[in-house]
Amino acid sequence: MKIIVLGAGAWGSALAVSASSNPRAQHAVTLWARDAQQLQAMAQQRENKRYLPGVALPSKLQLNDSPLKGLPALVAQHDLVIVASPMAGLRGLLARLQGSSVPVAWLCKGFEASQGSLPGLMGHEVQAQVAPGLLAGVLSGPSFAQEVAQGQPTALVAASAHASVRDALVHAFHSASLRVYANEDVVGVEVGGAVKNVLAIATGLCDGLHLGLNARAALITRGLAEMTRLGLVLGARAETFMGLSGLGDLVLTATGDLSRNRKVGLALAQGKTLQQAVDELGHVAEGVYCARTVVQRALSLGVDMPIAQSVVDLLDGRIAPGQAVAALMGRGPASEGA
Ligand SMILES: NC(=O)C1=CN([C@@H]2O[C@H](COP(=O)(O)OP(=O)(O)OC[C@H]3O[C@@H](n4cnc5c(N)ncnc54)[C@H](O)[C@@H]3O)[C@@H](O)[C@H]2O)C=CC1
Ligand SMILES: O=C(CO)COP(=O)(O)O
Repeated sequence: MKIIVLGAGAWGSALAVSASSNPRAQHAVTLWARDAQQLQAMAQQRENKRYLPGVALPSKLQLNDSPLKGLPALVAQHDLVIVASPMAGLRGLLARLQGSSVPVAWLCKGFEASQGSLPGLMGHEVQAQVAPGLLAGVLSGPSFAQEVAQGQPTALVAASAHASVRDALVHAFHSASLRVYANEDVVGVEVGGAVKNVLAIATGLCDGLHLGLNARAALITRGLAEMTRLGLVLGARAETFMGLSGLGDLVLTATGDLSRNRKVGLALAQGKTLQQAVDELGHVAEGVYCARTVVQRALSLGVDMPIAQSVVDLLDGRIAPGQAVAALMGRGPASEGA
């Protein structure tokens, strides 16, 4: 199978390494980067030192830095396209693919940042706007890039309304160390992937303030309830939130110290500014950019998301770290099912 991965950040690079080193399949994998200098360094060092240090790029992994305008022709030579940019780059890359008949899946987990009063969109909503004819889907689930690149056991979800896209993703990435489960619930998978990032900021904050394991378990559980409430109103299936892209990714990101979103919460608890927290990551933390959208969409739909709201208040500087927790604990009694 011929696979092209558009974007050489941590996750795009890790999946490209994983697919090209799968001994059970003879995939031809190309990793494309928009930054020619970065690609040149990767080609010389056979390592992505900027985004995925310590992982050797297999010799058969092709590297490509074609200009953006050359993407449609490049993509047409492949059986599967993976868009591995952050959410902020998805719209532009999908627009380049308009008219392509090659199955496409994105990896980003977020909602687009809101533009003024316009709420930000999920990946499939962006695609419906800019490239409605694409055979498209999303690859998600609990998966730190470093662990996947090192061949550590991982399970992912391939979600699409199109069987051909689900099948292509399973064929491309399923291996001895990577299980890929198919799912038709694109909305549920996208809501889970976006909201868990916001909740991981909250649990990072909670742990950074040393509030204890009880508090963390409460945040994860009540956070899952928030995620599910929003997802159901947006048309998702409830069972998706009990799966890999919901509970699975929430647990990983909220508790795993490799998480960039969790690191933002930990840094804020130490008294760092949001700018400092983001700068020292060197990678994207999508929860920072989509928290407002999540809350905006929830409010517009009448969905209560107090934890996500507290994260937004914290990120916007309206409350201090200690007040975020006090705001949550100070709420009136409620029924657990509400
Ligand atoms: N790193 C991980 O373990 C995982 C990441 N993800 C998701 O995958 C997406 C990408 O994450 P990473 O690769 O980790 O990010 P990263 O921060 O390691 O790399 C980002 C890459 O995107 C490029 N980029 C940045 N802004 C762009 C734009 N506007 N247009 C096009 N390209 C742009 C950068 O040059 C860089 O190559 C995020 O949405 C993240 O939530 C999902 C699962 C695991
Ligand atoms: O999505 C991820 C793991 O599934 C990565 O999470 P972070 O972006 O918080 O590192």
